[in-house]
Amino acid sequence: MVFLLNYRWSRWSIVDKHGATFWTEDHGDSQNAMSGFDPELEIAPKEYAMVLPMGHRPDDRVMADLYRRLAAAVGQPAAQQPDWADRRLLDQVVAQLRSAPPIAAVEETDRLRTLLAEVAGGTRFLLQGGDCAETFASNTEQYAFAMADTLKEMREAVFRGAASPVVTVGRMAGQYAKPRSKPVDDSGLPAYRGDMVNSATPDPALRRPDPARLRRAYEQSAITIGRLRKYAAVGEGSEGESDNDIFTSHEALVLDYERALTRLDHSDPQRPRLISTSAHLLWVGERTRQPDGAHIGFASLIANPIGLKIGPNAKPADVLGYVRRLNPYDLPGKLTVICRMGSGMVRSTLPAIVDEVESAGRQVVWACDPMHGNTFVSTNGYKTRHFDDILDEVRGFFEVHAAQGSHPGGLHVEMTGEDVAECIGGLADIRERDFPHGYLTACDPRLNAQQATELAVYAADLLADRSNRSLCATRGAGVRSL
Ligand SMILES: O=C[C@H](O)[C@H](O)COP(=O)(O)O
Ligand SMILES: C=C(OP(=O)(O)O)C(=O)O
Repeated sequence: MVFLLNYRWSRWSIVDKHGATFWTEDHGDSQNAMSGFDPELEIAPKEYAMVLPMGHRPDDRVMADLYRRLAAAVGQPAAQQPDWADRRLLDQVVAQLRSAPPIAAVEETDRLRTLLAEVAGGTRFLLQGGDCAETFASNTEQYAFAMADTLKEMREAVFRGAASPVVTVGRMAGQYAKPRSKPVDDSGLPAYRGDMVNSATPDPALRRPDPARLRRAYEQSAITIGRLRKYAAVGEGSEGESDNDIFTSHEALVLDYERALTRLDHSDPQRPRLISTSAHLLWVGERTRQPDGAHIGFASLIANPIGLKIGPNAKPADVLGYVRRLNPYDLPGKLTVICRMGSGMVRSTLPAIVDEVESAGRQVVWACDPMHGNTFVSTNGYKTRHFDDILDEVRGFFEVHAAQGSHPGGLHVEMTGEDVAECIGGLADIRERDFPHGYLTACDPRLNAQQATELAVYAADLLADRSNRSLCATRGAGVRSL
């Protein structure tokens, strides 16, 4: 077996089974380097190029197995993929992304999993939030810092209100692709699928999926994570030096992009592993979690913390199946199950799911997404959500976990640091009449900065209440539900 490896972003190395290494200057044409090789030897296709530190000799069989499994996973049927018109350009862009520097550093990704393990263990709370769909146009430092400030206010609300440390994860630095319910919009144009794929502008040419946007999404994400690192470096918080850290996450939707940014991490030569460098945490959405589909297959192979969205139709046994598949070794912090049932369904659908997973002794982070099950169209034609429904779903989520004795681990919300009017209600009393001037989202309605903070205060009260009650319970009061 011969492996084709990518070294330092610009050179290929080819290592044969005897450990001989050949180099080429031109990473676009690996044939140059192969003249000294035994033609009988199998050459791993170029598309499996991975990053290896110089001098490390991988175990052939383990590497080959990882490559094979990655290819097999993404080769499964994949829902919600763009129909790229220009395949040649796609190949070019993907080749560039394969040798691009990581957006999320492996050490940061591992650190996030450690923090999420504390969430799974009940000693930390997860706040995951950001845009429904990031856009290239709104990607300014001011915008990123406003989001970071709001996430920080939420974090401090939880810390103050419930004395709970928080791990903060932005839907940021990569949330550029959207699954859609219908392939066409109301005007008959191909649906907008996020800036990574096409343009929100209602123009047939601009709605055509354009592979060059993959590269732009990568570049914009790299810029955003730089801003988040800058924010963390200058900000001060109440919980210690890492207070302002914001990890990144997005839906692992467009597999051409995700696969290209997946690398082999061989820092522990005994345990090489595939890891996504597109974000610290990737989640699989409600529309793409087909058990035999490419997204679940891909997510089951990478070492990153994974999120899994589940809606009201998810069956308890199926959820346990996902848990086993996505976290086979039951590593705490590896899997976050993000429940988006809707306020009317959370109390009836979630208990059996939580029971199934907890009874099996599996460790997951339970998070509540109170947005996606509560969407409706306002009388003046905007997709919206009512803040009262959002609060009610969060309350229902806490009630279910109180009854089950499990930890309500966190919140996952679509939000912005701006003063928009997209969701109805809250203390500012946003109404439908505010939409014509305040509705700015590229896709789904977000909480504005004030609503997001109100929600965090509300959740902190529920968390504090729960902690007080469980304290009573351990003292013999026996209180288990809210
Ligand atoms: O944010 C999530 C989805 O992309 C969104 O809810 C789908 O919206 P649609 O039903 O308008 O396609
Ligand atoms: C599409 C999303 O959610 P879901 O998969 O839960 O519908 C989302 O969070 O952007």
